[in-house]
Amino acid sequence: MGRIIAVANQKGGVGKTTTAINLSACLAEKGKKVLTIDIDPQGNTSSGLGIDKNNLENTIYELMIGDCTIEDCLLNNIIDNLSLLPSNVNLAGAEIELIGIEEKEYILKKEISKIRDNYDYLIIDCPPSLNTLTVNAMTTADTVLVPIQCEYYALEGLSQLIHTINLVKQRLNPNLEIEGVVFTMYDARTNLSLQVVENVKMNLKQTIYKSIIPRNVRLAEAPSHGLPINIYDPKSAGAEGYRDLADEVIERDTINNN
Ligand SMILES: Nc1ncnc2c1ncn2[C@@H]1O[C@H](COP(=O)(O)OP(=O)(O)OP(=O)(O)O)[C@@H](O)[C@H]1O
Ligand SMILES: [Mg+2]
Repeated sequence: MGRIIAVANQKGGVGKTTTAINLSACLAEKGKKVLTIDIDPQGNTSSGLGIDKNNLENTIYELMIGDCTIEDCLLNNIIDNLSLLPSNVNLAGAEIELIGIEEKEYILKKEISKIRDNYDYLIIDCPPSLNTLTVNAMTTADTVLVPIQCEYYALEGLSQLIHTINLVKQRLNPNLEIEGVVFTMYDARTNLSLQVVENVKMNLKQTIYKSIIPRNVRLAEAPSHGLPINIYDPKSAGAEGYRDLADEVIERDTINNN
């Protein structure tokens, strides 16, 4: 049964989408069957993977409001081993449309359970808020991976995120765990990045990934070419960072399963 990881942090611009795209692509490169799920109305994961998101007949929005089946909106093998459940701005309306719908927190979970066995990893990119969409992702997921940007306000809002994860665990998904924290946009030239890492390590009991994602301009460029970093610039520091992270995710799985 595929493992489902939600990439979440309600703080904007911390590297959720960059992590969802490139962790997915690096897992796929290592031969794992991956489904990337874009549950953010910004649709950045979809466009970052080269999808013309505004010309899709069916997206995760149509799926969630019951207008299409999961097969209708799945984009299979857009890259070797990597499939996508795309999103676009239509999803912004879902929050309102789902009001009053029974078990609205479980809509994604019910759909994903139909196809979960077809993949090794399912990676969900969450929007920068703690709304119904993020709750759907957390209800579906086994674990939450929290990207933390190496900047001064890194810890701000983190306790709220952990509180939300705990609430979902208590009320909706008793199996939910925090996968861990991954540092993004690390700049080895500044003391600040190092301080942030030390500070988070001191203040957070959660698992922290050894792989640290460097600040790397190639990571910022890749989405405009619709490519993940391991294809756009396979030898870049960013590609190395996400390959290491993929290795660590796989390694932890192996340990946990034994
Ligand atoms: N390691 C990195 N090095 C350089 N630029 C990066 C890196 N990670 C992300 N970026 C850039 O920083 C910006 C924010 O990253 P990203 O879109 O992944 O964050 P996000 O958390 O998904 O944002 P949002 O909250 O809006 O969904 C983007 O322009 C991205 O290209
Ligand atoms: Mg994003």
